[in-house]
Amino acid sequence: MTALSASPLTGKPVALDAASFTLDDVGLTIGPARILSGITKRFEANRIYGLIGPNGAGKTSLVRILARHHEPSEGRVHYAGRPLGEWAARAFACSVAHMPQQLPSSQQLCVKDLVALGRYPWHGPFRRKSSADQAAIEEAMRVADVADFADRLVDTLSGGERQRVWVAMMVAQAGRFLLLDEPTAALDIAHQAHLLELLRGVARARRLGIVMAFHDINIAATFCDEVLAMKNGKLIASGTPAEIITPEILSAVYDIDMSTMPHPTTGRPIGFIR
Ligand SMILES: Nc1ncnc2c1ncn2[C@@H]1O[C@H](COP(=O)(O)OP(=O)(O)OP(=O)(O)O)[C@@H](O)[C@H]1O
Repeated sequence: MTALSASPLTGKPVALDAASFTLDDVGLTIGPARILSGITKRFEANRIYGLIGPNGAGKTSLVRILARHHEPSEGRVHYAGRPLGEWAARAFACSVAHMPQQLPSSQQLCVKDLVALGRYPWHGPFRRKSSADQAAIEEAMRVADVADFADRLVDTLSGGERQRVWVAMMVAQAGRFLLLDEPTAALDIAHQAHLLELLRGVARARRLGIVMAFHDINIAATFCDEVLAMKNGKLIASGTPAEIITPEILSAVYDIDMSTMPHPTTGRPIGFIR
């Protein structure tokens, strides 16, 4: 059975699983720099994808293309069947949420006000927040466990607390796809696990697609349904963690001898330097 939801803005029913990204031979050149080339890939709803690869591989650039912060120099990108460039900004923001690598300063906003910004694409500049908006904000703060500091200024929070507030904003946004660039970079190991469990729970409950960039291959292998290995702006391989976290692929991608073994409890592969 196909799950349906109301389309942002039109209100007409749309199939939730139709919210997928397709990239066809996508390239990105900025000035003299060839940053991405030949990327062909489909990102489906209800699936969690992890981008891995060394510094400069193109992970952030690919996430930024999906978030419409970069326009591809070549190839085509569609979201939910429409060319990315044809989406109205507000409709796109109702459907796709992006958390950048460097979280911008939240100026003088308190936590609940930043989370409330997630509802902005839904009510727009001319309508006040409805009770449904308010309920979504409160639910998002509860899910991301930030309600206890709802009145604190965001810029006074620790890096990890701030990341959770951004996740709450994305949850309040209630889109179909989440794009996150190194969401666990500022977190200790327990908070990494907590944040990724939180994202996985939200993704499964709402049938969301998630694309995340990671430096930690083992985190990617643990939390993602599919891992994409990038190098020099190209997609080298993609598949299940077991297919990608192999000595051959990791050694080729990171240019260093690597081994793998199954995790003693989950059985998922772990990669390490030999
Ligand atoms: N605006 C830009 N102008 C010129 N070069 C750029 C620009 N943005 C990115 N690059 C270059 O493109 C390459 C890919 O960068 P990108 O940030 O996408 O890689 P990454 O895999 O996310 O790296 P990291 O793991 O270090 O964050 C890098 O060599 C980077 O210097």
